Amino acid sequence: MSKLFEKKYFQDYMPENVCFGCGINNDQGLHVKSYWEGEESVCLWRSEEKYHGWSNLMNGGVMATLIDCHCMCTAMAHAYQVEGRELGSQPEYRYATGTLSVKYLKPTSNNDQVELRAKVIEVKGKKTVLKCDFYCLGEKTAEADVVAIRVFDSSTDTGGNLFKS
Ligand SMILES: CCCCCCCC(=O)SCCNC(=O)CCNC(=O)[C@H](O)C(C)(C)COP(=O)(O)OP(=O)(O)OC[C@H]1O[C@@H](n2cnc3c(N)ncnc32)[C@H](O)[C@@H]1OP(=O)(O)O
Repeated sequence: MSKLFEKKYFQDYMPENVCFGCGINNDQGLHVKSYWEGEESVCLWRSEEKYHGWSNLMNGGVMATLIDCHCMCTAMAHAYQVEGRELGSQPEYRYATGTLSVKYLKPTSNNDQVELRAKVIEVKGKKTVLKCDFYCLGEKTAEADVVAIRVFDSSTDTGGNLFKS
């Protein structure tokens, strides 16, 4: 694929990320990958049999983890974008989940690709409010309201931050 059309995944610019949902440094993780498509961030993901809830249906906790990580990484990417900075530039920001509210609308197939689409609704200080829609086979199967809080800023870090690594 030509460089021009290559997707820039947010998670590729998050060093030392061992998170179960989105860490590129977690071999056992879900490896959520997010990218911009206009004002929305998109995550395409394929499940595995071990993530069943009911047979052939995706486990709701796994869905929540996908939404959570996609939104935390979107909050980070959005902050860099607002400041006109490239992902991976300094200072480094990290976000943690303040609130995650998921409404499960329909059963989600565990055997087909899912698509998450998130949008930043509001930024106020350290807080970023997002909405995320979750699709499978062309249907919306869940929607979520999410609050991300900036918990690490390398420009003000004085050490001892629990969210550093
Ligand atoms: C790099 C890898 C990325 C991985 C992503 C993985 C996602 C995760 O799993 S993160 C783990 C789960 N989350 C946590 O452990 C967070 C635990 N909670 C905390 O540490 C704190 O309560 C924390 C950071 C959320 C808030 O810290 P605190 O110092 O209280 O924030 P504070 O400065 O008072 O509040 C800032 C704003 O956020 C709001 N806020 C605070 N806590 C919350 C919350 N839980 N939900 C919603 N809003 C909140 C406040 O009301 C305030 O808003 P406003 O400015 O409008 O008044």
